[in-house]
Amino acid sequence: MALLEIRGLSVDIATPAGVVPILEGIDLDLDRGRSLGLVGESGCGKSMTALAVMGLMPRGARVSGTIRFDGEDLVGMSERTLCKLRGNRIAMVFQEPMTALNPVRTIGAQVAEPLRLHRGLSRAEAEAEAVRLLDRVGLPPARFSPTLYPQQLSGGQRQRVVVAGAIACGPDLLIADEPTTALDVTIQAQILDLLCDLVDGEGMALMLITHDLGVVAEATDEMLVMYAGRVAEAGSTADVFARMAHPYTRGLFAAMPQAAGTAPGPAGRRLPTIPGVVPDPAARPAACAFADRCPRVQDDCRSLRPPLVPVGTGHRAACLHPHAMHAPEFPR
Ligand SMILES: Nc1ncnc2c1ncn2[C@@H]1O[C@H](COP(=O)(O)OP(=O)(O)OP(=O)(O)O)[C@@H](O)[C@H]1O
Repeated sequence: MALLEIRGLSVDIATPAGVVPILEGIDLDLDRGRSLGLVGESGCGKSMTALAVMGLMPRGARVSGTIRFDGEDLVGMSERTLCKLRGNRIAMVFQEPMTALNPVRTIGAQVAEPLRLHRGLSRAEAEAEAVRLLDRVGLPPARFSPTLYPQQLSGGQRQRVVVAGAIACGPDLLIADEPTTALDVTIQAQILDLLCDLVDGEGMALMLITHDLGVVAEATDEMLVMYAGRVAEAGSTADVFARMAHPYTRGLFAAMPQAAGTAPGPAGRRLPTIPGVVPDPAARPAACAFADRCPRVQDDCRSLRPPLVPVGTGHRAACLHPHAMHAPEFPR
């Protein structure tokens, strides 16, 4: 059994306008020492999937399905038990480091905190360990005293502090929600390298949430493309990139600057985009949710919900008219 095994995860939220389906039947597996990219446009349900694993659901949410972590179902688990897992065996890194860091506490104290909380270390022991962790994430003590405050660091350095705090207790699973979106590309690559090192070197499982297929290609073993609260395509990252079956995945790929050949490009060249927007959950079609934006749409797409079916070994797509099994013919 995989470390994280999600089956039929659905989340509905009661809103003043009625109950809206946010996630519908998400299945995924993630093992130790592996990384999984969750990709899709804004509003597709990536963060909600992560928050469901953390047991951090908004008011009015109803969760069904199972989220097995190391064999135990997190759905319906008591808050007390979840608190023992969070920040300890399951940790999370968010997009904006300043929201995760307290501006009036030193970085050493903040990295030490989970060690005191979950491991029962004394202040002195935890702070000594914090120095080692800061060094581990590329903030050596000779230059980065644990007595510094977050605002004395750059954005990339702050994100390293957040990662140090997240890995302090040696989590089995790290969930990183857009961890590099707020950073420039060089720093982004460094943070991704750091996360990949933790997967390869320490056997951690990584769930990496991003809207950027380039990041998925670079940093993940497996990927799950989400669209409108459902899984559109899933498989090993290498397979999905080699044989993109879902028109949505191809649309995301074509919109990447590298894929479109626009960076650097002749003046005036425009990046292809997917027309339209992700449907609001309250108005999501019962049949294929991508039909209105799909270049391959046919009549049955508007009446039938495409099941997630195998399109290759360990590669699945939810499309009634998937692309044939060959590499995409996008301009280079
Ligand atoms: N508390 C809430 N009440 C009602 N709807 C919500 C709530 N939180 C999120 N949603 C809706 O759930 C859907 C999925 O949101 P989610 O944040 O998971 O998307 P996402 O793919 O992570 O997007 P982004 O990349 O912008 O973070 C969106 O349509 C969002 O508006």
